[in-house]
Amino acid sequence: MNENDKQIVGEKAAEFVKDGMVVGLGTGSTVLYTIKRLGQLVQEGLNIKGIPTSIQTEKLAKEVGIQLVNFSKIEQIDIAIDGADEINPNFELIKGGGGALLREKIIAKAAKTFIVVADPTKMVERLGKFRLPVEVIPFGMEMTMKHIKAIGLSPELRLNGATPFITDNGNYIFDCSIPNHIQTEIIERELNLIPGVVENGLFVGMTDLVITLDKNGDVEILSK
Ligand SMILES: O=C[C@H](O)[C@H](O)[C@H](O)COP(=O)(O)O
Repeated sequence: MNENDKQIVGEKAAEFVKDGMVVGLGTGSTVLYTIKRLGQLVQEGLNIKGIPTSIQTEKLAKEVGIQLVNFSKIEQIDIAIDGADEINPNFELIKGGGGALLREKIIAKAAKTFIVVADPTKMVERLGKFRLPVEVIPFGMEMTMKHIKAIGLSPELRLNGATPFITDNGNYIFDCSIPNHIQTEIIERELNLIPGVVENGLFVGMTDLVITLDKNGDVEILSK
């Protein structure tokens, strides 16, 4: 993981944002560079409205001068840009390392174009080395954990020191190892059928473009 790589791919994504767009602003250390670059472009006259995927991103967007818009007041998001924890060759993602997966998924789904910015370490042949984050309601979480185990995953409650990590939505995260004999879309669907599961960090069939670096360190824009 190289900070410079993150900066290159993050800043590149800002070139896809055009005047007048409503922009979904992702969360994490890579898209941070997109947001900072967009802030510079706004100072130079770019007119955009942002919708943040987390409280952390909301704070950053305000700091760099991006105007935010209330999600309930807009019809559609033109473009959403976000990072990922893993990306496979089918453009399926694991997200949620920072715990922002729920709002990120709502915003990615609402976006006409969803762009992922990722340094090359995120590109994998098979998803699952990074454990899949699953957001769960605190009530009855022991029972929810049992149901998740029953579909073949191994969940562990994410901690923040000695207490559970709490998402922006007031929920907990289970980080789950996933068996590689079950297809991602089946895991995604089955998880979300369990009462108590709010959402999971598998993003299947959502990504339009991936901005990364090739072996020579040059920007590579991958599309399906
Ligand atoms: O909850 C966090 C998000 O899903 C991030 O997009 C993901 O964890 C990647 O973050 P980073 O760019 O810091 O690796």
